[in-house]
Amino acid sequence: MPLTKLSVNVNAIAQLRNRRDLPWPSVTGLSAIALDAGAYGITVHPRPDERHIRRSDVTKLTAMLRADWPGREFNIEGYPTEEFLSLCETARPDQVTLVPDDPAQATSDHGWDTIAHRELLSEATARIHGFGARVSIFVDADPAMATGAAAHGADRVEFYTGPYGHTFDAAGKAAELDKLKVSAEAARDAGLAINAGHDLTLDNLPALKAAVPFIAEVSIGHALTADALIYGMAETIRRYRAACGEAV
Ligand SMILES: CC(=O)[C@@H](O)[C@H](O)COP(=O)(O)O
Ligand SMILES: NCC(=O)COP(=O)(O)O
Repeated sequence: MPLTKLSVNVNAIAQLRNRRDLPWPSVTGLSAIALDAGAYGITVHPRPDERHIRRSDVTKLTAMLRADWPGREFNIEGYPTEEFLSLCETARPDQVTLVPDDPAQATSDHGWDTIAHRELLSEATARIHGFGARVSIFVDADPAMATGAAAHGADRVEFYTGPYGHTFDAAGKAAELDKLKVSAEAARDAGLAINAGHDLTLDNLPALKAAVPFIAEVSIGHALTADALIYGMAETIRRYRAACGEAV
């Protein structure tokens, strides 16, 4: 079965740290434990109010990944404002994921309309490619939105898995999985690689992986951080890698 790589979103760790403006829990320290335990990469989703990830976290993570973890992936997610794009231009991550957030949103809750926002997404994609990063576009499980991303020159789509994660009855879950499977197949046929994320958990990841075995990468933060409080970060990473289908 193809490998699905795990990227650890450290937003929730930063949010806990920011409660007291003290240096703990350490975003770089816990990222290092996650990488040491075999996580493929680190994801951050800085928001304009810096309520969790700060610009200084991006700088420190960039330096740490370059110095200590060459070959691992840094993924920065966000809305393509000038401020966001220049932050990415300075950090030069491996991947930039474009997300259609409103700054007032509590969290991401939908993907792009890749047809209506063709100009914005094409321009942002070209600029990001110009500094050497891969581009992933956050989309709902809708084949038209997924294939629309290919027209902008994107390399990947990240499927918004919130509706799957928030559905707990078996019939509803099967319906959400079917949408993800059909959309992922359409994206793959359009030449895109597939990422997925939002409210993925140890419980719901195996069925997603079974339905869409060719997912290249999942980015997981909220549930993974909650699990790390119970199991510790290193053991949590081992469990998520196993749920991704890795032999650990
Ligand atoms: C795009 C996505 O689903 C995640 O990046 C998620 O939005 C994390 O953001 P928060 O940590 O602000 O909820
Ligand atoms: N791109 C999704 C992500 O990074 C993590 O989302 P969540 O697990 O915090 O919901």
